[in-house]
Amino acid sequence: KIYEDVSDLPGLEYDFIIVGAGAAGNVVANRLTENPSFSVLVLEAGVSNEGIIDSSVPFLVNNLLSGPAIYEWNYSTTPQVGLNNRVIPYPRAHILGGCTAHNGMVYTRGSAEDFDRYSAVTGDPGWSWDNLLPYFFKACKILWSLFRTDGSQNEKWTPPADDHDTRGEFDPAVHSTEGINSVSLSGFQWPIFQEHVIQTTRELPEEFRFNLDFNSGEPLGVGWLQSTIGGGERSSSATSYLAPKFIQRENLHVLLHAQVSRLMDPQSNKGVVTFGGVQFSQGGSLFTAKATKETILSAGSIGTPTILMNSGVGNKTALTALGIPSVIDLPSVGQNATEQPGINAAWSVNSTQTVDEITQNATLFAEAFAQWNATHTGPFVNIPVTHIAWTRLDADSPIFGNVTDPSAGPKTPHIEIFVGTGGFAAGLTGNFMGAGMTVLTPTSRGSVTLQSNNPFDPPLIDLGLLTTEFDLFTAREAIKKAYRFVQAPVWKDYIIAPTIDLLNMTTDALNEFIRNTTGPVGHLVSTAAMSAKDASYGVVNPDLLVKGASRLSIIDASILPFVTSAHTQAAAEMEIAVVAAPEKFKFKSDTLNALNTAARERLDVEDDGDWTEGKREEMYSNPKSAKEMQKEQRAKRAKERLAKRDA
Ligand SMILES: Cc1cc2nc3c(=O)[nH]c(=O)nc-3n(C[C@H](O)[C@H](O)[C@H](O)COP(=O)(O)OP(=O)(O)OC[C@H]3O[C@@H](n4cnc5c(N)ncnc54)[C@H](O)[C@@H]3O)c2cc1C
Repeated sequence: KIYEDVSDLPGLEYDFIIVGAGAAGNVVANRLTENPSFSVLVLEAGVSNEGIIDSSVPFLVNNLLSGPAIYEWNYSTTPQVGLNNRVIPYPRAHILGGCTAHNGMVYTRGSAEDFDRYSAVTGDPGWSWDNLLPYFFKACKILWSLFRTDGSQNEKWTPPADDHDTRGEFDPAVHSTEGINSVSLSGFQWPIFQEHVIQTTRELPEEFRFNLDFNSGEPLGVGWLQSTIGGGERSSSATSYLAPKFIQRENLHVLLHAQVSRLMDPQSNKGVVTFGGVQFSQGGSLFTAKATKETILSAGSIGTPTILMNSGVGNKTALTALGIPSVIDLPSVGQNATEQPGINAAWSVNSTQTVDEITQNATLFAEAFAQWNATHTGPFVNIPVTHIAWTRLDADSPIFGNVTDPSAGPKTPHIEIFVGTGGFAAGLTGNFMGAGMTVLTPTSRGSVTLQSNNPFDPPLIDLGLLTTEFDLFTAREAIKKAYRFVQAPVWKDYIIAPTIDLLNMTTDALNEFIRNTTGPVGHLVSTAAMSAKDASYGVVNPDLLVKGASRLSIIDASILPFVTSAHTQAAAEMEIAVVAAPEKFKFKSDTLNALNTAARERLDVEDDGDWTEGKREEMYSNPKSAKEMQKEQRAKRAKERLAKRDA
């Protein structure tokens, strides 16, 4: 049940308290409350997502981000040295669903190498792509279901709103149709533009080859956009993981307008600290809620380190200087902040088939909105992006003379270029195409620190954008690559001219353009980074427990030790919350283990016929052999699919 007023809650003592109802927090709440014997309280500072039309309608996404509002934390950064000292707004959603309620809905997992690197730096094989992979894949229904009771797989691959034939636009083998969070291909088409993009992959296959599905673990190439949209509407972590069938669980309570300020009552026993609960404010009063099993911080990459530092968990010297007594000296809290810089470019085009026709014409805009309202179809079911190109710096690029390649490996992109019709040339009239370029593997680092010992003061957010030569170089290369994309012969009669000629600028002028126009893309990670259990740095261990504490976990984007070479919602929701959390909690409770046994029993009935009794038994008792069998099974299915296709 969702509560707006603390006085309506039946009590303030729960088994689990989750701080933050965002991408990760809601998944964990959903997972934990599958077990009816667990009571869970989610404390969310923001407002309800109900009836926020700018959140539901994909096309209107920018409305939510365009200025101070009750739906935002209204953060600004510190002066950004790499951005000519600009102070820039930094959107973070103050809504049930967290940033999944206002983000761009672009659905990307990252490269297999990204996850293998997590595994390497933490020394925990559980974080490798191969070990996470089964949780993504439809073929692993049985293995997946071992860890849950109600088919609560994450991804629900959904037909697009226009129900068009999607063959050749994605690889079904790497998606699941049985999860909770809807993912779909675009439900409204811009055929002329889309054909130009696909023709580019034929004309420039060396640099921009076609990639059937960039969510396969090997993203390089150009693929069709996938989004967390279902039935033409945003699928946020609130609309999916707190959907009516879940939120009516008696053991799940979500309290809105509840801003957590700090962890309470630290007790130290043999050097390990346990906290008694959390303090939160609502309507100007302070309350304490108690977690008898575990407190889970899911307040995101800004909220989580802020709460930790206000609780005395962080750099002892810095906290003491602010008058906050140190409880656990963890200098990495708030450090290592990693954000990806984004730059836009646009070209005027010789086509009226662009979204500008709608955005620049009040009548057509109203019609498109009315169509969405009536049927959830039409141009408002998507953002204006149609494809994404994922590409690497050239191997012999001069930057590698003095900088070690920061990507996770040779199959991991350094640069993302998303392309679409219109939408990137704000303030101009006419028809346009646009490219949004992101440096996916930045080497710049920033920080989230406190400005005072008042836990309700906003933190100091330094994104550190473009403070290294590598990032500035890669930003320039991203622009050059976007221009090479539109130099494919197919664009000759389509493109009229760039809105600003970036290609013919001097390096100094281009650097100035980049520093003056670059902004953050919202993918902040690593402010409470995971490291190996015995590492002298980092904030959480690979099991996501805070170092030096017991019964305190962090499950959100802040724990990622590097940013994925992608947008980060999938990493926050799936890899962390669906994969790590069940593994973590599975072994913690006899009750949950009993539930898993019940799931196994039910599966015996639901078996899809692919498994012999003996094999299934072996799989249950031996996870390693389960993995081998899943591999076999996938190979068998892939073979069958190929045979079918050839036939
Ligand atoms: C503008 C923007 C666009 C983006 N676009 C995309 C995209 O297209 N695709 C993609 O994959 N990713 C995108 N992302 C990134 C993605 O949304 C985030 O990585 C993801 O939501 C992070 O999940 P989280 O659980 O760590 O935090 P969040 O989703 O931010 O959730 C944190 C929650 O905690 C709450 N909270 C914070 N502090 C407190 C407190 N003290 N007390 C109580 N509650 C608190 C917040 O209100 C929020 O609800 C975008 C992000 C932004 C900001």
